[in-house]
Amino acid sequence: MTKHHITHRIIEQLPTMVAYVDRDRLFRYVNTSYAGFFDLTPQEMLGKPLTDVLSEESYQRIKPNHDHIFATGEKMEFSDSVTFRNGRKSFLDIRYLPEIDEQDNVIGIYVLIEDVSDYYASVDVMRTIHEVIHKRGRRIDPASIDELLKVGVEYLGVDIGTASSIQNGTYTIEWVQTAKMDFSAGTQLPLATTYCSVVLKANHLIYTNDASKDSRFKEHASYQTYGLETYIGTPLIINDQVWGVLGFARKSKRAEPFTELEIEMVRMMGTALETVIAEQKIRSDLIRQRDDMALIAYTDALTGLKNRSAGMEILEQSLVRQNGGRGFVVSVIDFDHFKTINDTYGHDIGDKVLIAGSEAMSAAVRSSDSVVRVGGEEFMVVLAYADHESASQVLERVRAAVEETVVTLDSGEVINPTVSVGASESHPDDDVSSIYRRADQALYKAKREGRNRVVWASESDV
Ligand SMILES: Nc1nc2c(ncn2[C@@H]2O[C@H](COP(=O)(O)OP(=O)(O)OP(=O)(O)O)[C@@H](O)[C@H]2O)c(=O)[nH]1
Repeated sequence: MTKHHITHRIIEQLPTMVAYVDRDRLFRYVNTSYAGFFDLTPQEMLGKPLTDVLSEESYQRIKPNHDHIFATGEKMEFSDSVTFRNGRKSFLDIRYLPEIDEQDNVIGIYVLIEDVSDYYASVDVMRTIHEVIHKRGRRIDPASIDELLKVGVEYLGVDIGTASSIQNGTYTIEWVQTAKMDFSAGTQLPLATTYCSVVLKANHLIYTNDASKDSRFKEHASYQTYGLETYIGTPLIINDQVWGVLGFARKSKRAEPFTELEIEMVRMMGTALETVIAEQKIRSDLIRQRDDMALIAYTDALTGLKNRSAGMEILEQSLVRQNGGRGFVVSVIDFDHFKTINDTYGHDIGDKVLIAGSEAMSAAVRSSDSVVRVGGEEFMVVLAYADHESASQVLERVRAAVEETVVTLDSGEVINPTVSVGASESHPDDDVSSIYRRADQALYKAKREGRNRVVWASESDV
């Protein structure tokens, strides 16, 4: 073999794209890698002008570089990205070396191009992983998990990426990125019909690029149903418990097995998800605890009604709302001769009467009205957007509901409690204590006038 032949053979074997372009911008040499990049053979490119092969846009972009080299004889190195019509994007490291003749004229350019797409794709994944973890400090952003899956799908060249939770044998897709398959977030499947069950059985990251030849997958129900030939999935472990699985899959086989870099990337994506989900869990647990505590703080333990603090807030809010529109009605309600009930039957029976009476009152009002246990055997009903006329019937219904309440004792004896009700409409210049006082004064009148009745504050009361 001649030296020329050996050189030619070596250049043909290189993954580096090599070309030689003359002053007329014609391809004088291209190796197979270079031609393959354009889906052509070297024979199809030789002697052709650059403008025949490159898109107009690409040509205009590189022309100033070529002009520069032909004018100055300086070599050049730069990076570029090319997007193909099918959407594939390649990142290229490009080197131009001038060919100079004895008279110092630049007669051509050697073009050496490395496809560094894999490198940049890895950088992209790492950057997205960082963003997902970094953002968690502020607020969990579900969109960032979608973004992570999207980048993962592109990076691995698969059809679908999912982050799924597993609870009581049910597999729920929490996040999904797919252009090609019909799955959406919220989809639930029996765990046994998904590859997740294979991951969980292995209890570590697993992958295949040809499920039809892989005993772990080919007998699996999911393979029969979806025919996914390529899969990589890793368990998501939170607080030492399996939360779910991060998985990427594709219908077709993959020519090359997953590389070590790709496998480590999936592992890192899994760790990023674990971090975000764990934090989200802590956050929602805290919110739930706070809501529970707020509920406890505003609830009366005996009757389950709103307590005094909640009642005072309702009055404050009603007064604010009154400024913008209709008024409201406050009624103060007190059980009659309750001391006698306690003294006769005992405190526990007294409690039962309070509970039964509370239920009767709650059932008698509208959902927009509030029944409050202010303390002891004293209650308050706040009727939103009401006046004397519209509230009279409701309060009469409340009074009657308690009167109709029957508490039967073990001995067979029955107690029929009654309540007295004092009511007042709101005035524009009211505050919490003035309106409450008027209703309380009316209650006092109701007691004096014989109990078991509704009495309205008169206009002269202040
Ligand atoms: N069982 C029970 N009794 C309570 C509770 N809170 C307050 N009481 C009692 O309710 C009674 C209220 O009695 P009084 O304020 O004297 O009035 P009354 O006997 O209802 O008579 P009038 O209001 O005048 O009709 C007292 O004996 C309190 O001990 C409670 O949570 N449970």
